[in-house]
Amino acid sequence: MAPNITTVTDAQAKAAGGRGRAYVTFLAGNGDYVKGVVGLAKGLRKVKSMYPLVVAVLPDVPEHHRNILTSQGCIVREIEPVYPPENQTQFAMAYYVINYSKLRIWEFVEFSKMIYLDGDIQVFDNIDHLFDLPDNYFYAVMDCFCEPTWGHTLQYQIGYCQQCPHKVQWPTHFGPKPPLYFNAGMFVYEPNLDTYRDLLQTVQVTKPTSFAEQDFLNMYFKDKYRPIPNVYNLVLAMLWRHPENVELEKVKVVHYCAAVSVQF
Ligand SMILES: O=c1ccn([C@@H]2O[C@H](COP(=O)(O)OP(=O)(O)O[C@H]3O[C@H](CO)[C@H](O)[C@H](O)[C@H]3O)[C@@H](O)[C@H]2O)c(=O)[nH]1
Ligand SMILES: O[C@H]1[C@H](O)[C@@H](O)[C@H](O)[C@@H](O)[C@H]1O
Repeated sequence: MAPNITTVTDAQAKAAGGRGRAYVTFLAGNGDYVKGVVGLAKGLRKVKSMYPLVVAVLPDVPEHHRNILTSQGCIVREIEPVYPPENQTQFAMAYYVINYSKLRIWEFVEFSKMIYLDGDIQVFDNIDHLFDLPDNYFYAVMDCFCEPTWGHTLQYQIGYCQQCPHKVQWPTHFGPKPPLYFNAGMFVYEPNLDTYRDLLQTVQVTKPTSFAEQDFLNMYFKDKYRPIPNVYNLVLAMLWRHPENVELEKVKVVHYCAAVSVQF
C-alpha cells in the first residue's frame, strides 16, 4: 500500500523551509535504479528531513516508475540527456556516459540550494544542516583511488591515495600532487543559470575521461571545492581500503558503489 504522504507540488517545494531547498537525484532507464531512489526517498523521510526530493529523470524512465516516485512524495522533473563530444574514451563503466545528464540539475533555479545524492545512496541520519554551509562553494567528500576502477591512473599504479597521502608519497619528479578529488555521488551546490549554460558549453569542448561527469565536475569546480567529512558520503570501498579513516557509528550517508562484490 502506498504510504500516507502528501505529494509535494512545485509551489510547496518553493515554500519548503521557506528557503527553496531540496534534495535531488538522477534516474535513467527502466532498470532497478528506481528501487534505489525509492529507498533514498524513504530514508530521507525516516530521518525526518524537512526538504523534498526532486528526481531528474531522463525520457527513458517509464511512466509507472515515475508514478511510483510521485506516490513516494518525490517531485519528478524530466530532463534531456547531455552527450559529451564524440570520442573513443573508455569510461570506467560503459554506462557512465549517461551521467553527463546530471549537469541539467544546475537548471533547477526554483531552488536556491540543493543536495545531490546518487540513487545508490542511503541516508541513515539527518543531513539538513548541510544546507546552512556558506554559499558559493561546492561541497563534497574526497574519493578513494584504491579500487581497480582507478587502474588507468598514475595514482593507482603507484599506490598513492589522497585518503592516506603519507603512506605512498607522491614522487616529486611526477610534478605537483593531483588536486583534491571528490566523489560526485553526493554534493551540495547552488543551481544557477549562468553556471548551467557555462557547464554545458564547457563540457562540449572538454575531452571525456574515464569518470565522465565526475572528472568534469572536479575540473570545473576545483577552485570552489571544499571537502566535507566522509560521514556524508561513505564510499563503500573505504571500509576495506581505509578502515582507519572511518568512524562507523558517526556515518550518516552510505554510498553503495562498488565495482566488486563485497565479502566480509
Ligand atoms: O542505468 C543507470 C545508471 C545510473 N543511474 C543514476 O546515476 C547514478 C550514478 O551511477 P552509479 O551509481 O552507477 O555510479 P557510481 O556510484 O559507481 O559512480 C561514481 O562515478 C560516476 C561517474 O559517472 C558518477 O559521478 C556517480 O555519481 C559517482 O558516484 C546512479 O546512482 C543513479 O542515480 C541510473 O539511474 N540508471
Ligand atoms: O569514484 C569512484 C566511483 O564512485 C566508483 O563507482 C567506485 O567503484 C570507486 O570506488 C570510486 O572511487
